[in-house]
Amino acid sequence: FKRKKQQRGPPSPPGFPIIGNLHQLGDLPHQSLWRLSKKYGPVMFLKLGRVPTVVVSSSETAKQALKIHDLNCCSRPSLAGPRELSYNYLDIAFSPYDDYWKELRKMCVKELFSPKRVRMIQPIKDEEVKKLIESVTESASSISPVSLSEKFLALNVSVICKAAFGLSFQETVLNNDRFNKLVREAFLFLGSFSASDFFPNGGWIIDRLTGLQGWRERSVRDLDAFYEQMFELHKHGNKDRVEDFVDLLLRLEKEEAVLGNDKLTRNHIKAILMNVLLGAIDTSAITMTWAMAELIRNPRVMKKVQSEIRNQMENRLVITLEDIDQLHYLKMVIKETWRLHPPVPLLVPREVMSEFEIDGYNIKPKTLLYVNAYAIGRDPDTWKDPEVFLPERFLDNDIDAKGHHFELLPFGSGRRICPGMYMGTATVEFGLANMLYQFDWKLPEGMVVEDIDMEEAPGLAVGKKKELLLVPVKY
Ligand code: HEM
Repeated sequence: FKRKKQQRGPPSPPGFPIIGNLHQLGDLPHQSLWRLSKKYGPVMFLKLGRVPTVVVSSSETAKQALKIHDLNCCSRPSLAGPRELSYNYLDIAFSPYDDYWKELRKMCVKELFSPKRVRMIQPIKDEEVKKLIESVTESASSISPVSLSEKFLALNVSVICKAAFGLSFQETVLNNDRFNKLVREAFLFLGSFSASDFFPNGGWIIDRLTGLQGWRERSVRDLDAFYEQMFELHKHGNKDRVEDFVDLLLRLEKEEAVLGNDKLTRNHIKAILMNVLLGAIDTSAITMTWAMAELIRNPRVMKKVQSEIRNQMENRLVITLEDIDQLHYLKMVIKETWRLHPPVPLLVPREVMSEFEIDGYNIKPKTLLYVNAYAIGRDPDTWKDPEVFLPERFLDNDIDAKGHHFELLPFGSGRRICPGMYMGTATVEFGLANMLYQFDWKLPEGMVVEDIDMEEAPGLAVGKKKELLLVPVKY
């Protein structure tokens, strides 16, 4: 009997011939899959066109996949969306699990994403946050609403671009709407379910007909032109300024650095820069926007988190990293935001490399594996009253967001965990702390809490669909 159970595949919702379960994904697959998991359980098998897919939706099954069997399933599928953007999977996020990825990741963790780098870019953050405060202060004096979604995105674009591309960036495309749109679009493609992934023999025709392929090509072309522009600006070295990411990568190229079997080329550098751009900007801005949306809906929590910050600061003006360390309630607010609104709700899909079991169900090589962090954050078996925004729930447990606790997985876990975790967390904490310290926030005239729309926009990173407009009042 035992042997028979071991060979059993996970439960599966009925699908159609050819398309399988594709029609059940909808615009917001994490939500559709969450609903399906309530009926079919925390390990579910789906057929997405031709592709066998397993979705795990509980902390226990996520632990089995990402911790116990991480090595069986830490590769990535060759999806069409990221193919061109990553110059044929030369980046960290979409590269298969191989020696190149291992060495690239090690190099980036050491050089680009290290706590030392996070401290190095703090002056950039100080300056950009100061500019943000000035611009919001202007809106406060004219009692006009600001689009927080837009402000947070602009803040992160400036910080990341200065850290990655240096100050020269400012004269070229900073504050340029086209650039913001480019980042947004590219993200949409990374998360898009394209027909060629699921119908290997002709899906590309559908992608051409729907216009997806044309869009994608344009987006790749524009980003490529942008990287080239950056290389041109960095041609003359960095004698008078701090080394940015492009300087560093170009230096490694010059030194003929080898990663796995690959010698570092311009295409490798572009793929790495794509990860930094797309990995860092949207995810942090999305978190900050969701946090402010939840805070305005929950005035008690808003007041409490502001009191914590204001008590810590007494009358000092500039928030330091040491101050942030003391803001325990703010950290709980951010965790609670990630529980309800994980910015990358299905993480980045994995591909199974060798057979293993979850809950006794057999998972075969080449299966696509999704972890539904959104469903896990709303699982009533783990979270009491999951729909309620209650940061205090983190008072009586030690659950953190760093991939050790499978109840809360905004950054994933295991070998593929987000390497930008410290950088992302620091950005979110610092930006929110400043906005909450300097200003009180009100809804625009005539609006009530119930009017706030919490609808989500589709993509690999899922943000708030409508912009968040709030009126600042200077503290
Ligand atoms: C709040 C901010 C952020 C969130 C919520 C977030 C979330 C994630 C998630 C869920 C993954 C997939 C993990 C998995 O497959 O298990 C990921 C991967 C990744 N993230 Fe982030 N991220 C954030 C910030 C950043 C930043 C600041 C950077 C870079 C500067 C970054 C770079 C990357 C890269 C390169 C990967 C691919 C890792 C791999 O496949 O080995 N992320 N991120």
